[in-house]
Amino acid sequence: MNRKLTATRNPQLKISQNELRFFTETIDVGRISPLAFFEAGDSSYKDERFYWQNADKTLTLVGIGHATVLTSNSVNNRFTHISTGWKKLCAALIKEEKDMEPVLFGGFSFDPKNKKESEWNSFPSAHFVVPSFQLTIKNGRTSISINLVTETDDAMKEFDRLRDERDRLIHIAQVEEFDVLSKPEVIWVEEVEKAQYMHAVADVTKKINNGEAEKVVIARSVKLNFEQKVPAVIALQHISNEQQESYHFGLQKEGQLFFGATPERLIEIANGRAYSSCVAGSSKRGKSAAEDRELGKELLEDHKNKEEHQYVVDMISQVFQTFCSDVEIPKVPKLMKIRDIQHLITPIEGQLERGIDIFRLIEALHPTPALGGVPREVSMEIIRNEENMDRGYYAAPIGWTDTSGDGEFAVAIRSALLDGATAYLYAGGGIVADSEPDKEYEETWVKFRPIMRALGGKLNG
Ligand SMILES: C=C(O[C@H]1C=CC=C(C(=O)O)[C@@H]1O)C(=O)O
Repeated sequence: MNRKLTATRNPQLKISQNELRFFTETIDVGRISPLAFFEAGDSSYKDERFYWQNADKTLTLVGIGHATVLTSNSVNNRFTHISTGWKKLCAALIKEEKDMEPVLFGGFSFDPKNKKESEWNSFPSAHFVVPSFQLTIKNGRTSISINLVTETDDAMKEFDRLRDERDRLIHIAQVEEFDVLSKPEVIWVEEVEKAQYMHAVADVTKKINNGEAEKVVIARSVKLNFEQKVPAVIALQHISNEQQESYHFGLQKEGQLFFGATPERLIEIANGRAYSSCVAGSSKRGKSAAEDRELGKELLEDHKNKEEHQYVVDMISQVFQTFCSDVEIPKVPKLMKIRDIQHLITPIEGQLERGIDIFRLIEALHPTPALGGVPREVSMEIIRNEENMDRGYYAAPIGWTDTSGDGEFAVAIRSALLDGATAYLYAGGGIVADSEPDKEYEETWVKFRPIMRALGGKLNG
């Protein structure tokens, strides 16, 4: 153990006042597989782990154990609750320059006004954790931090215990065998409320044609039942291997794993600059390069898809004009090609005003019309009435922020809740005036494919 660290930190660990302190200590480790590290926590921290890898693979985070948990059950103030709790922790941080910034990782539910008795019962409207053990792979550096949030007079003993535990986890991750595990065996697929979904799409199209809304995103769920309980690491391994161009995330809570491979960034803050991506409008991939090019060209010119996309660009642009200067918005969308689907994408960026944190931006952005609709409140009410399900954390913000204020949240689509030997998959699509139920239904199958593939299900669409 680093001597300087022991000499300089232990006096702080021994402050004899009952005040909040947030200690962190980072060591560099050699190359270590992030999923092997995740798995090393399996026996002792099953329900207290998270996994994150950004789409361009420049950042991987794994969290094991809870230094502290911030949750909110509020309907109207959940973003402020989490932001305030995090600011209080940041003010108590004791850190040296060489230490990594500790992270707060978690997510929000899609719509706290639509909390229903469902598979999401144990997920509050906001759930965030500071991990006890934080693996960070960034810019070629792999490090592991211990985080300790305490109010006890003498935290020295506890910190020494955490150091031993960290070394045990590293040892397991580096030494024990860790193979790619085979996919689970699906025994039964249930399309939850298919008739309700088809009816909802037709009804919403009618409502839009009657002028009640301009765009509404309608989603549905498919339930997979497996031969045996599916370990969390299997789901994460397979999405990581198979959905290279997406964000990968996993959040465990009370025996369940919410995980996914989403292509959609909601917001990133890096060094005071903010970045978002408008992703809406979809077409399948072609069977050959020529067909794929043709489908892409059609998508770029298709009126319905361009309209669906523009609602998202208008709304995100407005938020950026409110909170940023020097806003850059390309005039026309590009194609985003991922394994199963191609989307229209317009990246937006700007210089963030001082004093605006990532939670303020998430509150302003969520839900964008890529997941909610236009106008926002009207479409949310339509979703509540038409979908007959609780979306839980599907289609909602998931991600991290750190003690410097940087952070990134993705939109948790292409996702599922894994609960023992059952998985609930979710997918939806933007409904506008000329949408057709059969085509929308087909499109949801395409959007189920990443998770279906990872979990060994049959690929439709
Ligand atoms: C609602 C989903 O996708 C959204 C994101 C991109 C494209 C979409 C679309 O073309 O409809 C959806 O707005 C989903 O994947 O479940």
